[in-house]
Amino acid sequence: MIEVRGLTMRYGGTLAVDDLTFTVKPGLVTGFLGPNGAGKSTTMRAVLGLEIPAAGAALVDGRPYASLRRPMHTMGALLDAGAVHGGRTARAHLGCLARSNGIGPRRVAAVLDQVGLEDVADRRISGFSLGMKQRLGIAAALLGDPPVLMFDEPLNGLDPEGIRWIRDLLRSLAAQDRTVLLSSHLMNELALTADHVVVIGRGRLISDTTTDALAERFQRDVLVRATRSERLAEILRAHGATVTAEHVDPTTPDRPGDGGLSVRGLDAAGIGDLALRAGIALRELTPRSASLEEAFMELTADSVEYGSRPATAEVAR
Ligand SMILES: Nc1ncnc2c1ncn2[C@@H]1O[C@H](COP(=O)(O)OP(=O)(O)OP(=O)(O)O)[C@@H](O)[C@H]1O
Repeated sequence: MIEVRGLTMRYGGTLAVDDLTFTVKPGLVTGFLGPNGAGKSTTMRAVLGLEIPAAGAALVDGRPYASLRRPMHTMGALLDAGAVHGGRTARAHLGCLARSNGIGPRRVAAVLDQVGLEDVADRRISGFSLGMKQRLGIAAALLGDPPVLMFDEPLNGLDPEGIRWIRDLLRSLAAQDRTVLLSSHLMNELALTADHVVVIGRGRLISDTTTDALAERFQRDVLVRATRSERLAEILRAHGATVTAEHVDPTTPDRPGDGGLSVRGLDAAGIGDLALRAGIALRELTPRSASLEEAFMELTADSVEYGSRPATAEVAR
């Protein structure tokens, strides 16, 4: 488990993280989302004890990382895949880390195999692509077989196959009841991987919820244009839908205008069936939902505009 409690981090006059509180639980993949500069890396550095908080704390299994007796066996982390000695081979790099943490060469071979680098294990890291370096960084994080894993932007620079591979790996680690936290600024990619999402903006918590709940919150409506839209609106309302005119004619504000009807509470198929039964011809039937990327943009835009609002700021439409 990772616990961030009232964490506040400053760089000179910059408030990078502002009274941030969240918990990352085992058995789930938790996404840590925020636009560039939101404070994700700073929070992760605080979890690793690389920065001293101005206030609050970040704990791994209830303790500051720096006080862990066997840190590599408790939490594995990848912060910057590029920060490796390019002159070494992958095997030498992992071997060096392993030796200094009392881990044997068999484990090095096992993690090289797990991340798919066994064929290039004896090549110099300087010739590695970013994707290979990400895999190497993940191998290093896995060396101590830790129950807690934390990765900063592990999807960066990966091709679709690499992204799928990381996704499967993270899900399998969570299925083993490990705690898995990964940061990203790409909501759509995270949405396919994470069960839970912690969203921050300007160092503050914006949302801490399940990925499904976030998607549901941003579900929109179905746009309907029909020959007899007033009659259709009545029928849809009688079946429990909420119907509003998309563009209201100012001279007849109670009547649907040419813009069609915005319908919530019934799906496109249900609306189509009801219209057919009533003999009403449809000209358009378009389900509209915000993509998670749009949801994320809306969430974080809100934090930028109304930075002092509480975490539960109304963002749903
Ligand atoms: N070493 C530093 N010195 C000064 N300011 C810093 C330092 N590191 C980060 N910051 C500032 O702190 C804030 C948070 O940065 P941080 O890198 O944690 O954000 P992030 O969410 O990880 O962004 P990115 O997705 O771009 O990595 C930013 O305003 C950044 O400019």
